[in-house]
Amino acid sequence: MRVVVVYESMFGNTRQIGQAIADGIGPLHEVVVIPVRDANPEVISGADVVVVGGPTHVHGMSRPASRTSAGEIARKPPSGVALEPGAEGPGLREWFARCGVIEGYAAAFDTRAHGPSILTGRASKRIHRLLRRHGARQVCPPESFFVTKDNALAPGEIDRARRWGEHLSHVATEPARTEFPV
Ligand SMILES: Cc1cc2nc3c(=O)[nH]c(=O)nc-3n(C[C@H](O)[C@H](O)[C@H](O)COP(=O)(O)O)c2cc1C
Repeated sequence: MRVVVVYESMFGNTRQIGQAIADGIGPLHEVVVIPVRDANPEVISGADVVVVGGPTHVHGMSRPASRTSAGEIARKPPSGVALEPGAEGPGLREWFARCGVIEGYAAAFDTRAHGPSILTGRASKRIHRLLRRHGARQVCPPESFFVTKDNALAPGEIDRARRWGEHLSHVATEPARTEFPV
């Protein structure tokens, strides 16, 4: 099975979660982890599963203005966070606008503050819908991974992401898959 994990990340947390998911999917499969800025349409072409994740900004997916705000936060000392390469460039919204049909299966994840999603919002809900709109069939419901108020990963989230990756690798290889409306 060929799996492509596409992530957007300002401060590195979503990148780390994407990598942990890939580790969980495991060595029996071919897994590529790629930042959204490098994820041209050829990268996902022919993938059996595309896993897409990004940070929750202003209750949903990032926008240019929210990425600018994140850049300002990072540059204001002592921020404690460093910007990922290309962080302020195009994000997942812009990627979806040019990625065309996604032929294989897909799963969505996000990072966000801990708490009920009715209060925090969650980018994965929208990512999930966009994946479906682009033709992908979902292998499981969208998942959130949590950061602290200082924008660090909450304890245990790397392990949880690895286990979610393991789960993905099992459900994606099962013959019967279901739709997961959100
Ligand atoms: C401009 C901005 C807006 C944010 N808005 C939300 C929000 O509405 N809900 C939430 O749970 N987290 C919010 N956050 C926290 C982000 O979800 C958190 O920074 C992100 O998950 C970290 O991932 P990253 O390191 O990959 O960028 C916001 C962060 C920034 C910078």
